[in-house]
Amino acid sequence: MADKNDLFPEIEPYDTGMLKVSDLHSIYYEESGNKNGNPVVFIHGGPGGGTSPRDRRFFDPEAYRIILFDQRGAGQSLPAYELRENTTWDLVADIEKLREHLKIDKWVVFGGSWGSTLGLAYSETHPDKVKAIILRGIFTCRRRELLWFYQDGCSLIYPDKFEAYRDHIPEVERGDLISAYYRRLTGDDEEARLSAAQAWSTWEMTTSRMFVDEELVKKAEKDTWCLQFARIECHYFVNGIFMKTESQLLDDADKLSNIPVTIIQGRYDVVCPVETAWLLHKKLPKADFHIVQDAGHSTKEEGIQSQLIAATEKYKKL
Ligand SMILES: CNCC(=O)c1nnc(C(C)(C)C)o1
Repeated sequence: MADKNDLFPEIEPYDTGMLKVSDLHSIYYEESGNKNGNPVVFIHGGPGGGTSPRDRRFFDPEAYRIILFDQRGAGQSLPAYELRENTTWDLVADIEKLREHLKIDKWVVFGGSWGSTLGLAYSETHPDKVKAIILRGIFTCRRRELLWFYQDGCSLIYPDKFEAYRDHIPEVERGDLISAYYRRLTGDDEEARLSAAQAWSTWEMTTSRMFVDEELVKKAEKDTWCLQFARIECHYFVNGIFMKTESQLLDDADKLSNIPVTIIQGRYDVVCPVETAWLLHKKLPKADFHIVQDAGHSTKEEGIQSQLIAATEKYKKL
């Protein structure tokens, strides 16, 4: 086992593929670790953030059959940043298609930020397919959560960084920044789309760690990545992530009451503040709940990384 707070060594997939999930979309997936191990599905953030090789390293490769996939329009999935036929419930159905394609009966679900959102939506829809759930940086996309980060709240903690995000939008449109960005991210002007995507993504990448991580910020300058991240995030948010009510994921959390759950949350997570993790914990009192006192949002925070690995070690023999 790796030291408590060290990632497992770098590994390469033993299998990769593209799974056709609709007339329009094919999703990239990969398997690494132990072919006969305990299956775990890694659900990436954003939405639109895609997976990275580092994501394989939260899991003991001798114990786990590690499955990563890029959600519709994200990462290596095609077509890139496509918004048609792209809803939370399409992604939930895709996870089931992938499970069946890989001939897996039940698996551990692991997700952070939007990955916690989609992990909750999937597990609440298919609780019988879930062995255990590991969630980090809890995000249920209630209006209050979206307004905090994209309109007025986090701006009080990062007024210096918020300025560039806000000032990308003309003053007359600043009353609803998410909608203003959405108009630009889905408009016909390619330059306007890209510059809006860079401004949106830079705001999020700059605030994801307690100390600014220049590697994350550089990600926001990558054309395809920032278009995937910003367009898909904004598309989901303007549509209330396609929920019936804004508190649906918290309201339905009791469907998970018989599943082992670990909740890991940074005290100084300014992207997805602690309140939502606290509300989820109140709905799932049997869940292991860890507030990491010296961490922000990112899995790159040492305390978050350490708790995530402790959780995967805890569930590896299920
Ligand atoms: C509101 N979105 C937060 C989120 O899901 C997220 N933040 N960073 C990421 C990446 C690690 C995928 C860049 O995802």
